[in-house]
Amino acid sequence: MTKLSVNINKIATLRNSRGGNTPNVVQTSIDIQNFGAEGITIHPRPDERHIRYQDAYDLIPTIVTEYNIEGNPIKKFMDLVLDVKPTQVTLVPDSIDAVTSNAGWDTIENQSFLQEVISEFKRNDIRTSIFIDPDKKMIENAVKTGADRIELYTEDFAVQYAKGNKDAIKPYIESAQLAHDLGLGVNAGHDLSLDNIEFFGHNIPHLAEVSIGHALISESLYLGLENVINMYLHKLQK
Ligand SMILES: CC(=O)[C@@H](O)[C@H](O)COP(=O)(O)O
Ligand SMILES: NCC(=O)COP(=O)(O)O
Repeated sequence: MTKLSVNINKIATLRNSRGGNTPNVVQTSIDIQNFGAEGITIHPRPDERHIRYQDAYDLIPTIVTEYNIEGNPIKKFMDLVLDVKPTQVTLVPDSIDAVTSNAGWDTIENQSFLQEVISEFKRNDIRTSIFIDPDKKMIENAVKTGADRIELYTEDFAVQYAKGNKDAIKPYIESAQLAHDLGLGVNAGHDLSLDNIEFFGHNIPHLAEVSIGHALISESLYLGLENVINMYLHKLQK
């Protein structure tokens, strides 16, 4: 069974847009797990535009499932993760000003750097995953970094699938199988949604976990709107 880890960055985006504490990130994390999600993902960025470093600490006592922290392993991020000790750290090669993640690691060029940071996390009993494109060479070299898992970067699949190109799943199937054969666990994420998750999940072998945020929170707004509008109308009835 593939685990669903919900990325709550967008809850923090909404909170930060007004100051204050609505919606409450900690309470949302508790509720998301009560509703059945099997993990909470956060991706703090250096500018703290959504999840703040303090949120990573505040969430610790609320997470009874799996805690996944994603980000570029700059010193500030490494110190945070080593202090919080989540279930899993997912390393993502984000540039400092990236709007969102837009590439996987080059596991050849960054091999010794990744080996170094991964061994530090593993010494601290934190499972490690690296964000990666569905590319045979990158996966073969991912093994040499010592990572426990890869996270397949699924944006290209999502874009192509939306255009009707179902063949776009092929490199992901091959990559997942290769990673498994080489002893790596397989996660996936980025732009997965209610539209594409069934097809993706049914086709990808050995898929341990998906992390989903942007679409899932957007869909929750849409699917909740009718209910909430009716609740307001009810309360306004004289
Ligand atoms: C690695 C990945 O694909 C997600 O973590 C994504 O980058 C979420 O980050 P944002 O919420 O900042 O877009
Ligand atoms: N690792 C991917 C993630 O956490 C969420 O990505 P998205 O669903 O916000 O694109």
